[in-house]
Amino acid sequence: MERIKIFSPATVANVSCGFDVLGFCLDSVGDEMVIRKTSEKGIRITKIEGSDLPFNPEDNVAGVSALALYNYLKPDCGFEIEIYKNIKPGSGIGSSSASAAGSVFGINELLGKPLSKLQLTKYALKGEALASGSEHADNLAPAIFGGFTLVRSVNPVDVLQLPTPNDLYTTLIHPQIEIKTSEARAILPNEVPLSNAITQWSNVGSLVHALHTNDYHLLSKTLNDIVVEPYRKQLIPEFDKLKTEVINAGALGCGISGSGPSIFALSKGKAKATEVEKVMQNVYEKTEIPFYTFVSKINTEGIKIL
Ligand SMILES: Nc1ncnc2c1ncn2[C@@H]1O[C@H](COP(=O)(O)OP(=O)(O)OP(=O)(O)O)[C@@H](O)[C@H]1O
Ligand SMILES: N[C@@H](CCO)C(=O)O
Repeated sequence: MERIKIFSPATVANVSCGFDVLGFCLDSVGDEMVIRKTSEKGIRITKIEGSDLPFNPEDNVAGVSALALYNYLKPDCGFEIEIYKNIKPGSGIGSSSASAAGSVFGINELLGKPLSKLQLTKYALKGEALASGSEHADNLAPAIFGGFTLVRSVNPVDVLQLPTPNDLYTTLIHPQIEIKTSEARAILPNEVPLSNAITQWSNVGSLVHALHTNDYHLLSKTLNDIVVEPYRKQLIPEFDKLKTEVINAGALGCGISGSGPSIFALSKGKAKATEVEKVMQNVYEKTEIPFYTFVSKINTEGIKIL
């Protein structure tokens, strides 16, 4: 194979209680990328549509992860990367991860798949670190593996794939303001009171159990974040109002998607997720802030070859 075209999905990181470890993959929004083998060695980004991102591979997360993989595999060819961005950078649904994961996935396919998904996550992390200033794989893992994932460790990289209940849908609202992950991380405290840590890890464990047992009632009790959300919600207009109304409308839970400003809700069934979308729209229509919303099934495949 000389050329590959892929869909690299948007993802929701943290899933409320699982800061830096939990994530899930969306199926209705994502970037497309085309990657070609070249006789000239090295990595080049030759086209970017939909965003004003840098072409220099060392300044673009797609290039940084591709270079990390390239320097490890030392193939006898080079690669050209085209990026068609549909996920706005800084929107909180894994824009940087889609690029970082997409480039390593595509190159690996063109080379006959020498590396496993776990190994690819390791090289994609190098790109993600450029965007956020830290190595966390909670957007990368669901983009690469699909479904719900838990990152047990980043050094060495270890990812667990969790089951996805059949009838689970997510609703997303993206208020069109930009929050850089690096800035949303800088406002977090370095220490967590023990009582909060206990509540948080009990929710993470219970959430994993709820996914394994298809227990929607338990899932709804676990979608809480008392460690990070209290700090970050101040950056997101109308967060408390929207969350209260979404929960009152019957969503299983609602929280900040990744580092925001997007807000996600999980619901049982598409009809409920669509009802929740209307509630989100009603809250934001009363503000001056432009926004868009969408409903998505959980994508259990991850990155797809087109
Ligand atoms: N290919 C790329 N795609 C997206 N962002 C990129 C890319 N290359 C470099 N960047 C930079 O990364 C930053 C965006 O990453 P950031 O992690 O802040 O947003 P995000 O990926 O949308 O958010 P989140 O990780 O919370 O879902 C911007 O500064 C952007 O310029
Ligand atoms: N876990 C990361 C996801 C955003 O990249 C954060 O919340 O900062």
